Amino acid sequence: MTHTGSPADDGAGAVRRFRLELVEGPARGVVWDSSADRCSLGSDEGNDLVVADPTVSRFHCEIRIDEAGARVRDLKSRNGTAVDGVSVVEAFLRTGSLIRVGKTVARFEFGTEHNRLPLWDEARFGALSGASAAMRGVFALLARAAERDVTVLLEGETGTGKSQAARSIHERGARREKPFVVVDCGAIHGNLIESELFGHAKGAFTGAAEQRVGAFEEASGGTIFLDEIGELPLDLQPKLLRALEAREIRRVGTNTARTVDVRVIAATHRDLRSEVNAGRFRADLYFRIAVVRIPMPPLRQRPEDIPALLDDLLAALHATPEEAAALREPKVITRLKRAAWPGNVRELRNYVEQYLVFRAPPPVSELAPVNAPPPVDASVPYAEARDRVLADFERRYFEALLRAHDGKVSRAAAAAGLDRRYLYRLLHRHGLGPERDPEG
Ligand SMILES: Nc1ncnc2c1ncn2[C@@H]1O[C@H](COP(=O)(O)OP(=O)(O)OP(=O)(O)O)[C@@H](O)[C@H]1O
Repeated sequence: MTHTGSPADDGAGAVRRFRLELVEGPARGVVWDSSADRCSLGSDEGNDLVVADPTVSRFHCEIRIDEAGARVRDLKSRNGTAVDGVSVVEAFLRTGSLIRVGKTVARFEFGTEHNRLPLWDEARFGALSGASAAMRGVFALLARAAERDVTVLLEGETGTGKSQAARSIHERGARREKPFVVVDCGAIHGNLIESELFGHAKGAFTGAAEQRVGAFEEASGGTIFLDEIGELPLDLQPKLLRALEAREIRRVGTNTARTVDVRVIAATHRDLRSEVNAGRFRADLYFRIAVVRIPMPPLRQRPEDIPALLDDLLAALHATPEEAAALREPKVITRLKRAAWPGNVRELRNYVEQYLVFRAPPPVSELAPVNAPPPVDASVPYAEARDRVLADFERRYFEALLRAHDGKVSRAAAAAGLDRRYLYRLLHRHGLGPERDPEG
C-alpha cells in the first residue's frame, strides 16, 4: 500500500473537551465527559450518552464541537430540543446552557482541556484535496477505514466528495485490485433495486428475459458502494440487512443462497438517525451500516480550502494560464470564500466551467450575513415569541458586556447602568455567573 501521508502531529485538530450533566429527568445525576468532538444523546443504546427516559427519542440530538464553538442539533426528535427555554433545530451552546430533551434536562459545560483529533499531514487524499483541519481530520479517518474491512457510512451534503471518498477507501485498501461497484439507491426505481443489488433469475418477473448478476455478486472480492442508502425502500431493508449480516444473497426468483465476499461502503445526504426516528429506516440496518461514520464537511465551513480546490479544478479543466490568473485574483477568491455553495465542490466545479465558457464570473449565492435578524416564528403566541427574542438578546448582551470588561462584574454594571446585585441576578439567570454578589 502506498501511504503518502500519515497522521500529523502539529498541534492542530485539538477540540475543547465538554461535559454534559443530566440535571432533571429520570436519569438525573448522570455525567458524561467527551473524548472526541461529538456526543449523540438519545434513549437507544447506540448513543454516546444513553438517556433512559421514555420522553427522549431513540436518537434525540447531537452535540458537536469545532473551531466555531459547540452546537446542538435536533435529530427530528418526537418532543424536540430546547436550549435555555427556546425550541431549536440547531443552536450554539455556552457553559451553563440547559438542553431540554423531553422531560430530561442536560447542563452543558466547556472543559479546560482539549481532545486531540488525528489529522492527515497532507492536503490531499486520493482525488480529494483540502488543507483545512476539517478535511485533514476526514482524511485521517478515511485512511484508518481503508486499513480494515470495516463497513463505512459517509455522511454529507450533495457534492461534498462522498463518492470520491468511497473510491479512495477502496483504492487504498487490500481489495484495490478487485471491482468497485456503485449502486445509486436513489436513482433506481423501487422494485428494480432488489434485482440491481441481488440479481434475478430468468423469468423472475415481467421483462426478466435473461438471468442477471446483481451488484453484490459483481463486486465479489471487492467493494460495493451503496450511494444514497437513505432512499432504500423500507420493504427492501430486511433483505439488505440479511445480506450484510450473513454475507449471503438470493437472486430474485430463486431460493438458492449465494455467499458473497464484499466490503460495504454507504453514503447518504440525510441523517439516518432522524430517518430511524421517523420510522423510515430500520435501526438494526442503521447499526450494521454505521460501524464507522465519516462526516464530509460542507464547503461553506471550510472556505480556506477554496484556493487549492480552484487550482485542482483549473488543472482538471485545462484552463489557460490567463484564465487561471483571472480566477485567482484576490477579490475573486474573497467572493468565492464568502459564497454559500449549497452544491459544494460540485457547484464550485460548475462555476469554474461556466467561467471558462463565458469568460465572466457567474453569480454565486452569498452566505446569509452573520448579523441577519433571526427569522420570526409566527406559529407561537406573541408574548412567547417576544420573550424568546428578549431572552436571546439579554444573553448575548451580557456575554458581550462581560467580555468587554474582562469578566469584572462591578465595572460591567457601572458601564451598563445597572445595580451590581441586579446584574448578578441577571447573569445567573442566563447561566453566566454566580447568583449572589460575592462582595455582599
Ligand atoms: N475535496 C475535494 N477535492 C477535490 N474534488 C472534490 C472534492 N470534493 C468533491 N470533489 C469533486 O466534486 C464533485 C462531486 O463529488 P462527489 O460526487 O464525490 O460528491 P458526493 O458527495 O458523492 O455528491 P452526491 O451526494 O451528489 O452524489 C466531483 O467532481 C469530485 O471530484
